[in-house]
Amino acid sequence: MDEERTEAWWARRAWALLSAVRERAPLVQCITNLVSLDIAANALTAAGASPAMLHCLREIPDFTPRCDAVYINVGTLSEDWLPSMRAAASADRPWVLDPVAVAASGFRMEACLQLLALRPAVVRGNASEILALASSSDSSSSSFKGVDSSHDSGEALQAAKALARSSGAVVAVSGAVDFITDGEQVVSASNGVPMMQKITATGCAVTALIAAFVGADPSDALAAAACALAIFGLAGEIGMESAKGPASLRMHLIDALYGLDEQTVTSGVKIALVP
Ligand SMILES: Nc1ncnc2c1ncn2[C@@H]1O[C@H](COP(=O)(O)OP(=O)(O)O)[C@@H](O)[C@H]1O
Ligand SMILES: Cc1ncsc1CCOP(=O)(O)O
Ligand SMILES: [Mg+2]
Repeated sequence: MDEERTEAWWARRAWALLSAVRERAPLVQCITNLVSLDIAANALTAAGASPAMLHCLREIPDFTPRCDAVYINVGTLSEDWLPSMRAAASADRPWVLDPVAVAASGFRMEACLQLLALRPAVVRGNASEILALASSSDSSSSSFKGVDSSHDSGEALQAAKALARSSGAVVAVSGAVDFITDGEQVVSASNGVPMMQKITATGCAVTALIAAFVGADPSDALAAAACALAIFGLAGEIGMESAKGPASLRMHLIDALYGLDEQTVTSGVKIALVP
C-alpha cells in the first residue's frame, strides 16, 4: 500500500529532494527567456544544481542527452529559438515547460501546444497562463496582462486538472497558494511572500528549480514540483526577514536558498494534499 502522504511526509520529502539536488548536482539545460537567464542560473546554482544556458540548435544533439533535465521557457520566444526548444524537448530527457504569457499571440500559443505534445514532465505557470493553455485561447481575453497573472491560482485549479489529464504532465499553478496536480491528486504549497511578484522572473526561476528537482529524482514529478515550489517560497519568506524591497529580496532569497538546513526545511515547508 502507498505510504500516506501526511504533512510530515511532505516535509521529509522536501528535505530529501533538496539534499539529492545538493549531492547529485543535476545538470539542467535551460532554454529560457532573456530576462530570466541570470536569476534562473543563480537560483539553480544556490540550490546545488548545475545550470547550463545553451540554446544553439547545432549543440543540442551533443549536449542535451548528457543533461539530467531540460527547462524550456517561452518568455522571449523567437522563430530562431523554437527549433532548439523542440529538439531539446525531444532528446529523451525529463523536461519542464514554463508557458510564459502563452496567450500573447497565436504563434506563442501554437508553439506551446506543440511543445506540450512532446510530453513535458511538468508544466508550471501562473493562473492566467494555465487557464489560457488549458483552453488554447489567446489574448482576446480582456483581462490579459502579459507575463503577469490576472487570476488567483484557485481559479485555475480545474483547468490545471484538465490540462494534466489531457497532456499527461504534472501541472503546477503558482500564486499565493501553489497547486500541483497530476489530474487526480491535488497538492497545495503555501509558502512564499507577495513581494516575490515584484521581482521579475521569479516564476521562471522556480520553474528552473522544478527542473532541477525532477533531474535529481525523475521518479515522482508531482513531488518534485510541490517540493521545489515550497522550498523556493520558504527561501522567499526567510529572505523577506532581511529585505527592504524587491532588489534586496532577490539577493536574500538566493542566499536563503543556499543556506537552507534540515530543521528549517522540515519545519518551514507547508505542503498538503487537497482533499
Ligand atoms: N501572493 C503571493 N504570496 C506568496 N507567494 C507568492 C505570491 N504570488 C506569487 N508567489 C510565489 O512567487 C513565485 C512566482 O509565482 P508567480 O508570481 O505566480 O509566477 P509568474 O512570475 O510566472 O507570474 C512562486 O514561487 C509563487 O509561489
Ligand atoms: C518581463 C518578461 N518579458 C518576457 S519574459 C519576462 C519575464 C517573466 O518572468 P515571470 O514569468 O517569472 O514573471
Ligand atoms: Mg511566469
